[in-house]
Amino acid sequence: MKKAIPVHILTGFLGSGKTTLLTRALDYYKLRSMKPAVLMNELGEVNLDGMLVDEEVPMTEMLGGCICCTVRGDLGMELKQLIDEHQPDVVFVECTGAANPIEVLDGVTDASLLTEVELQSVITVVDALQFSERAVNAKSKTFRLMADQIRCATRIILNKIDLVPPTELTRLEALIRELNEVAPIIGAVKCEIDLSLFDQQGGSVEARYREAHQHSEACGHGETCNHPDHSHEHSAEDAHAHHHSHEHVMVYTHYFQVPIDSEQFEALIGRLPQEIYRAKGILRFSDTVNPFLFQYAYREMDFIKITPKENVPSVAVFIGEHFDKARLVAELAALEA
Ligand SMILES: Nc1nc2c(ncn2[C@@H]2O[C@H](COP(=O)(O)OP(=O)(O)OP(=O)(O)O)[C@@H](O)[C@H]2O)c(=O)[nH]1
Repeated sequence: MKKAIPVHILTGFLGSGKTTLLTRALDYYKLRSMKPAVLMNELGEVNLDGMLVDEEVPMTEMLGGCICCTVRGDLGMELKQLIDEHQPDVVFVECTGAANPIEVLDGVTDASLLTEVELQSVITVVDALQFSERAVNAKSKTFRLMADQIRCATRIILNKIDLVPPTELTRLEALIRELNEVAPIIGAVKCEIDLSLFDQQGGSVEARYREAHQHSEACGHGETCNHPDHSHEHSAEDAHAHHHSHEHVMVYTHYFQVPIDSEQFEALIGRLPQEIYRAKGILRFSDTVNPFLFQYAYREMDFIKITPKENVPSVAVFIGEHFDKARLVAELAALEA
């Protein structure tokens, strides 16, 4: 009998470190002469995280929407196609940071009806600082989404612990434990962890799924929930009910028409309003030779010089909640003037 291909779902809120973990995991498998493949979902119209993945790794991109709703229906087919085409040894599904993993779990389950896959683990990357700050308002949509992501996990990586005092870690672990009693919690900086965990069975995915589904705002406390029996047959109406866990997240993708000045761009990023907490892009500057991959997460900025093999657009994606899009567009346009 053909062996089922292990699938790992990587989830976690925006900017928590999923791609950082993914690139480490891919290196780990390649060093062992195994063939990983990736299904990557991005909210923006371009796959910027994909630029960080070795181009030899087979990758399917699902762009311009969140895997858990707009593109969920396609997930099973995309996964099947990726496996049929490349015969990988292991597959990683990286969700958008806004995805409710319950829906993604459903998508992978759909795939298991079409092809031999086994969901081996759901790994939730938690940004220690953001989790700590968002926990102050446990009723906020963002915190509830983070909580859903934690409930679903068979393993939890408490990442970015360099940004919180050690005393805070004990409190955060206790908070996570309230949401998920069983998943091991691994503290990390830049997702530096023992990667052999990917080879181990990550605990019962089904048990986490049931638990998370019961607590999900869509099913448990959902103001608009109308699930009759917690079955996973989604009617059009309850499919809508699932959307509200992340509909507050806004995305704007800006394509630059001309190279821009690097200092002016940095200054613009420096004065972004708090409501824009995540941004990334590929940028051509008028004052540098190479293009740069740019990352911004919660006031931390990073520029990596890149040498793309093919022609890539000059583009930036901005993600946040209730921000003034018109103002951002005007500021970006001013850079191009
Ligand atoms: N200080 C600090 N920064 C980190 C750590 N891990 C990752 N980062 C940075 O955080 C930013 C976001 O990391 P990613 O791995 O792209 O996060 P992501 O979860 O894939 O982001 P989305 O796909 O947008 O949801 C990058 O600039 C990383 O270099 C960490 O442990 N500490």
